[in-house]
Amino acid sequence: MGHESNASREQTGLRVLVITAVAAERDAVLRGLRGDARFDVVTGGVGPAASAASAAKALAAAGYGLVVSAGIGGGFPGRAEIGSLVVADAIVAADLGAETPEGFRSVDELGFGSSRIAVDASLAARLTEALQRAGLPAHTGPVLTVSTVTGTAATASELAARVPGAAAEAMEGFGVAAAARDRGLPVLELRAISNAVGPRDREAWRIKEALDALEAAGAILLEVLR
Ligand SMILES: O=C(O)c1cccc(C(=O)CC[C@H]2O[C@@H](n3cnc4c(=O)[nH]cnc43)[C@H](O)[C@@H]2O)c1
Repeated sequence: MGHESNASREQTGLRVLVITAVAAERDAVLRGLRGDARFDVVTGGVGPAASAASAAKALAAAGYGLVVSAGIGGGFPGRAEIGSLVVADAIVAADLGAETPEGFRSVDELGFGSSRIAVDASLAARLTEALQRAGLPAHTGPVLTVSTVTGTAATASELAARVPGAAAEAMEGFGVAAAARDRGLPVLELRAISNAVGPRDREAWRIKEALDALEAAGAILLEVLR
């Protein structure tokens, strides 16, 4: 787990923990945040389990007022285009459940818990508006957490039907959000869209464009939390 900290941090302001999956995402967010001492940006690994463990470890080590899951993600066609940003209005573990002869059943339907974690709605709305005011293409909607990257149009349609309004898909949000919920902390998820959710096409991925968008969004997050 990579960990950026600042010895001269002011202890009085809101401290924010940002968890990304990989170092390239962390570096993009850090560039946007311009070394602001209130933020710790940590790489927590790929997937919900790694990100939950990393977030829990970081939250146990220091006091934070807000947790943010940030990185690149897939955009649902018609909802979030490549290069745009998605601010989650809900974080949904979209494949947490059981396959049955009648179709997928979520943990909620099975009575084993909830596959949805609420974000800080007011902050998510403020961030979305600020991104849009800054001229960045920004959307809001549920961001799905999956353990397997979607690779077919059929799965993309199934997920979009399972979670109405689904805007983006990634692999860490629910893990980070579960760790934040455990501590009673508010959470946000921010995704910069590198690819469309659907048939696998590595040639169509635009990682650099997404990382640039993530950096720009980091600067706006800084403004919103000022
Ligand atoms: O080899 C592939 O086809 C492939 C396709 C998508 C993603 C990967 C990764 O190993 C990166 C996963 C990483 O990036 C986030 N991410 C970005 N786009 C998506 C997506 O469409 N669905 C799910 N996750 C995505 C994710 O949060 C991970 O951190 C390989």
